Amino acid sequence: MSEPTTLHVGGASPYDVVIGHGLADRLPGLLGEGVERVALLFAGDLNELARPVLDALVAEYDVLALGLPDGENAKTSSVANDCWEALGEAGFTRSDAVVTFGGGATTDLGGFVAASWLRGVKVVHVPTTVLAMVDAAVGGKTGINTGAGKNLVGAFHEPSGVLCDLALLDGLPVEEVRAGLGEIIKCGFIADPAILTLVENDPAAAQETGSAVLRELVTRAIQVKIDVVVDDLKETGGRDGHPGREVLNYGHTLAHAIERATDYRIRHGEAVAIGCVFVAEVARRSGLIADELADRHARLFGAVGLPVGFDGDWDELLETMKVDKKSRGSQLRLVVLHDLADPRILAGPAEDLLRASYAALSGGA
Ligand SMILES: NC(=O)c1ccc[n+]([C@@H]2O[C@H](COP(=O)([O-])OP(=O)(O)OC[C@H]3O[C@@H](n4cnc5c(N)ncnc54)[C@H](O)[C@@H]3O)[C@@H](O)[C@H]2O)c1
Ligand SMILES: O=C(O)C(=O)C[C@@H](O)[C@H](O)[C@H](O)COP(=O)(O)O
Ligand SMILES: [Zn+2]
Repeated sequence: MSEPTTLHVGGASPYDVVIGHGLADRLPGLLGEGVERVALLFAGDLNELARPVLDALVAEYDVLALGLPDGENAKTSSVANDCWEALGEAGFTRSDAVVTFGGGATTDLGGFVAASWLRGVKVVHVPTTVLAMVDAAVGGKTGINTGAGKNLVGAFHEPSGVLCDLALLDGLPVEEVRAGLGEIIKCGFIADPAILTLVENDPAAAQETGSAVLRELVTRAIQVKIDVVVDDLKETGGRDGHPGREVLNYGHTLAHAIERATDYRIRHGEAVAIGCVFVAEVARRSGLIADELADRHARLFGAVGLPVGFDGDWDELLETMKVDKKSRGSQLRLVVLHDLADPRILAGPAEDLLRASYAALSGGA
């Protein structure tokens, strides 16, 4: 097996993202000195898969293992409250730490618990999906959903380290691999076109968990995310017309509305694919990008089995889109491309433009 790759995330609280195979013994190194107790917050269904991580932790620390509900069901205030109660009963102090083990829903919830417990304790993420490795575990965004929408409560709380153990992906259903490719291809359009070429050249290998192609895609997408968050950790804005961290929200305004409208039955990465095709259509109709670049969106997401259309109720989706965190007052703001890897903010797009763009991908135009 090849050597692990370590990507460094700079900034005020620097940490490493390690990518490789069988990395559980690296956990104490990432947790650092002075930790006595560790809460392992894991996706409950992944009990067996979590065993090596649990064993590595038990060898060094007092461990409180807390199994969480599956997927998006973990991202609720009630699950966060259960975790706070358990940490309180166990007497967790500021020198203790959280380790998360699961997909992006688990790292989001676990990261939020770590951010809020005693106003912030250490957290190390062990992401177990492609999506969580390339996106959710890196960069410090944590959060839960509310009735009004996705990720509306949360905090920025950077991890002390991220372990991307590719061996954990062996049993990951292909639909989940594809969902991860939704965020990876997003990174290709906004910043690293080599990603797009890799997927175009071999879409089958991109979906194979053991392939060198997927490893390169994962590494490249993590690097895109690192480059963005190092410059604008708290999403306060970019420079020279670049949207800053908001760029990572490419396709997400519609995606989050679709997730809520379907009660989270559609995967996040699938919704992102649809959302990116939608904003590409907005950019095409605004005369910002050529047909070839707009069409490349549906072609690429489609090549790895991701959905590129949706036919839910537009008015309902638009209402939810308005609570997107990029909105300012009543004004929607979308990330759009002016060219490949040249993302900008489009503020206050006309509702007619949005409706027509949506109609195009829902088969209505
Ligand atoms: N914080 C961020 O920056 C950020 C970035 C992107 C996405 N997210 C969030 O991440 C979430 C989506 O993450 P996700 O796609 O990983 O979904 P998920 O966490 O819901 O996991 C998807 C499914 O895969 C299963 N699973 C996980 N690992 C497995 C494995 N190794 N083998 C077999 N099954 C496994 C899970 O049990 C679950 O059923 C969304 O809530 C999204 O909002 C956050
Ligand atoms: O890290 C970011 O910043 C992102 O926007 C990455 C997105 O892929 C991710 O889905 C994120 O959780 C969305 O954030 P939100 O602020 O729109 O809730
Ligand atoms: Zn996302």
